[in-house]
Amino acid sequence: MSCDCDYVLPSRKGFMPHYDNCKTVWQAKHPGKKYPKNDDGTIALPNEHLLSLDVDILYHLGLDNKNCDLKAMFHDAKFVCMGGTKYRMREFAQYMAGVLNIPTDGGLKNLTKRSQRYAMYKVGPVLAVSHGIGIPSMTTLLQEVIKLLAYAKVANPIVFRLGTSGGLGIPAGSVVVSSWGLNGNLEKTHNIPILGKTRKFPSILDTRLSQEVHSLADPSDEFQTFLGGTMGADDFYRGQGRLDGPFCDYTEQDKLAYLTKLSEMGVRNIEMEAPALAAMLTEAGVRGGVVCVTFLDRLQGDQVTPSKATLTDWQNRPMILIGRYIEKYLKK
Ligand SMILES: O=P(O)(O)O[C@@H]1C[C@H](O)[C@@H](CO)O1
Ligand SMILES: O=c1cc[nH]c(=O)[nH]1
Repeated sequence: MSCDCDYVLPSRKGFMPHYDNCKTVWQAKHPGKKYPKNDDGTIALPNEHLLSLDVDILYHLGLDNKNCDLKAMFHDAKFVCMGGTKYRMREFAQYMAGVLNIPTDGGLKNLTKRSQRYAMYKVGPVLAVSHGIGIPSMTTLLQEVIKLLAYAKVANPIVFRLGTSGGLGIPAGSVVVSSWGLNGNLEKTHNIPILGKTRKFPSILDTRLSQEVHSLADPSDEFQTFLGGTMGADDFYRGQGRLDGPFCDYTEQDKLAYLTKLSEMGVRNIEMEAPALAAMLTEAGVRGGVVCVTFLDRLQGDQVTPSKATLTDWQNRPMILIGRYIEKYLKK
């Protein structure tokens, strides 16, 4: 059987090739649990409570698995690309229509329009979905997307986040492809209180996928692309060590000591979703990556000062790399 991905095992420095996507690593991390993937690569949702539902309402997507033919609508999807704003994800859908030469004559339709919470567009095998700000908003959407992919029987989907971030010691406008996610306590886990107890889920990203995306950076690109760790904070201001929020009881030295420590650990950028996305996709047995542009160098300041036009232009940079990856993947 051929290997579909490589994961770095914490116990083993280097890569561990394995068959059947990430089954070996997944099972090592979830002893005694059923692997959430079928032999054909479709997602086998591990939650048995779902079996007792007559209809599963994907509330924030405005879809359900009884009144909507999710298989007819989404079975041919292969890539789910997510990012904070509806505007960006519409732009991305339009961009991918160009890359893949798919006509959008009737215009792009927001497939979640009944919910009004997020926006989702489909262009051939690409779903472009907005996820809002921060981990709770992103994971709410992601969990419904995982169920959608399972009900639509999508085989071996790949999920990307195309985001914005603050860089650490790299020029503003650079792109960072995340090799791992770190939470605000400097742990490579996504921590979430469940039934009154904080549980920790490992934030592992697909090493081969991030290396492949990084390798698609071209010397002629007008931006630099870095591979490195990404810290996903639970707050934009104090959670990212900023001095410009309404509250702050630490000094500039404290801030710089923290950011320098992050930088020395290999963190290249700070955003608000990566560790949770990495953990949730690992739990679902789905490959995923995070590619973010940086809007500023956090070692130089806190405020996002470039013009709206510049920021809008920079947001296209992760799209260029992901577009190259998808195009290359589909030509294989
Ligand atoms: O994808 P976006 O641009 O939303 O990513 C970052 C992280 C937060 O969601 C938000 C904070 O401004 O931007
Ligand atoms: O500094 C930044 C910039 C964008 N997004 C973040 O989360 N942090």
